[in-house]
Amino acid sequence: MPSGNSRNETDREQEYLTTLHAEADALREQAAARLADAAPATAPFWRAELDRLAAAADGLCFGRLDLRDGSRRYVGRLGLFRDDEPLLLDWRAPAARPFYTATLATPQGVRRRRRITTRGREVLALEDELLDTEAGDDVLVGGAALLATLTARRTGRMADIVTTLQAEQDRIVRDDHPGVLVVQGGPGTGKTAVALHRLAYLLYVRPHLRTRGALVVGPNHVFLGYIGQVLPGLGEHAVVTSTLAELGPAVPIGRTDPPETAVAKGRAEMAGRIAAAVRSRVRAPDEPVDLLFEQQVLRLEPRACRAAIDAAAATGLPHNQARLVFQQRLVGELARELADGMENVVFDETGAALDGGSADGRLGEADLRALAAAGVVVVEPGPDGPRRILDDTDVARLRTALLADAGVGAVLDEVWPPLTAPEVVARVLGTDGDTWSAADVPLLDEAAAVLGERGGATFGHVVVDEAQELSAMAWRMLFRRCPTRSMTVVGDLAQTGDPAGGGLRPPVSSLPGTTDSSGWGDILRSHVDGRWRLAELTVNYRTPVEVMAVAAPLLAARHPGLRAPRSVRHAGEHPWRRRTTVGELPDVLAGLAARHEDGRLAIIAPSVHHARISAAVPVTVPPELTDPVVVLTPGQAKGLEFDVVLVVDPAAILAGPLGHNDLYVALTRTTRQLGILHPGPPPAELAGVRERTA
Ligand SMILES: Nc1ncnc2c1ncn2[C@@H]1O[C@H](COP(=O)(O)OP(=O)(O)OP(=O)(O)O)[C@@H](O)[C@H]1O
Repeated sequence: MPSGNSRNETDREQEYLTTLHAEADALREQAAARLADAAPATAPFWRAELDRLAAAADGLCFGRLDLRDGSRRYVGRLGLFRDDEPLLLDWRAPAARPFYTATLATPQGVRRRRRITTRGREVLALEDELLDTEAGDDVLVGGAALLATLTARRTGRMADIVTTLQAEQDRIVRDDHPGVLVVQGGPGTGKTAVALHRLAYLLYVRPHLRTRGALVVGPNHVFLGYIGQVLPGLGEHAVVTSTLAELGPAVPIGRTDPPETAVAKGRAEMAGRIAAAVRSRVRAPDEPVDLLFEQQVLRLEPRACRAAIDAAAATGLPHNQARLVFQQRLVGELARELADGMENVVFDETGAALDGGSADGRLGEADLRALAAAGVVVVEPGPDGPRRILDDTDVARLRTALLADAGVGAVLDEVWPPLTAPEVVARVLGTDGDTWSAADVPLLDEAAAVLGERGGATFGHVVVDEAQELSAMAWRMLFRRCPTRSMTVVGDLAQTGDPAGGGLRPPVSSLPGTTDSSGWGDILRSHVDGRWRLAELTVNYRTPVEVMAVAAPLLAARHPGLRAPRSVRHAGEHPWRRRTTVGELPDVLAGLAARHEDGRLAIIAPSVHHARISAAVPVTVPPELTDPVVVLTPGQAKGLEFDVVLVVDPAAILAGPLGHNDLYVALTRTTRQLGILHPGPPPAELAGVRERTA
């Protein structure tokens, strides 16, 4: 039903929308025809174009701006033109910006903002906001589209928010900061949504990013699946998504570290230890070493060895590449020694070399006397020294032969061994290197970088979600994937669940020129120095007022410097708690899950309860978010949201290494209803929640 507008208005918008779709259809047909005839090199372009047009088919146009000068702009998911006249503006175009940012106080030339709700090719509703106080009789409607989105049932997949992006979010989306932009904000403030829209925006305004590549890093596959539709929905199909572990060297992860081990492995000092471990494997011998090469003995002097090591180290190349420099240098030295030895050999008058039989083939005094006695005429060296018997090509061949010689190679490898990342890390950790943990991946990546092993792909822009979970070593790995240091980093230090992550650091105040009391400066300084900026989001679009009233005190207790985000709406329902025994828990949950019929329900419980809960409540493992019911740990629930959340055994959650943060995360996952089931008495933090007995 059209709201607040006459039937005629809706008909007019319907007509316009039909025109836009006809235009988009024509483009689609054109692209399909070009694809059919395309050479292999251009086919991907036309395929991408078809994907872009398909993504815009639903919600093609969602807004209109009427300007004070009498002109009109339509805003939608892509730009459409006829004879160079814009029919529809891409939401990312500068001219579309007032759709998100114009207000009564700063109307930016806008008289009316109209939101157009559509389904497929049909106009369903119009919602007008007048930003011109002198304008007369139209109806002022604000926020209905936003509220409708926020209260809609969850689907298990995040959707884009392009039609209802708010001004504080739009500022971040269009922020052109070239370095690292950190988006800090409490739960539900739209950090993830905003970061993804910013990436879509950057791909639009900096097309070269498409060739350099864009990457979104998330904590796990469930999360990546949850956000996976957003960018394709915005017409961006070429963005890579990955967990952190997948960015590093491919090793099977077969072990979980205890928290204190993970913390130790995540510290920046590990980089120094890895570099030192590699350096310590390069060692000149203390004594000369004799090498047997083609029946000749060559002497490797410690001094020559040290000179070759210094020359190789001075190149600044990674270990395995610098090793080749070392070998070339030393073998060059040995080849010269061999050649010199040969130049000192004397010749008889027929030109034959005379071998004195000594180790280096030279003739001693006694040899010469014996030869003279035997009547052999020895040709003396000329004024230019001994006659050269080896030219440059021969010496080069000699070097190659020396390098290929197993015996010579073994001695050189003693001095500067070739190394692999796993052996370096195993040595640093004092393990056998048979199995690896997730915390080992950044260490392996670090070692691979020091050694010069081929690194993973690099990207022109990287979005890092749940960035508070990253250790210092993980950050180092990530920055290696982003040489331009152009990143959108989103997170909330109060939600840190990994003890190796950023949330444990005491917040520091601040770099000159920034207002960082957030703690992010501490995390980023060593990577980007001053090239980062903090942006904050303050409005909670997910969690209703009633639920934040329960969650906010947890934040205040642990993070007094952080303010809980302000919820935009009431749910009209109060959170409740219910006491059970551990034994009853699965049946109680099964009963609640069976009665649940509207939207998505998440049971968030510490992992110790999962087996028994999953036996009573049928769920998919690993969790499938589009299922009506899922069972998750607080860590797995991070970044996700559900219509109804049941938090199980909060005391056990609180007992974890960062238990307060985990409970805060668990409590803030709901868009509507929150229930808490506690075996035994409730933790003091939740004692004030209304108790339900059945
Ligand atoms: N402007 C908006 N219009 C419509 N929905 C919005 C808007 N901003 C945020 N939302 C919705 O609010 C919810 C929370 O957003 P999002 O997951 O991005 O928040 P977050 O800050 O990353 O949360 P958390 O820190 O808890 O992971 C999502 O459903 C998102 O679509």
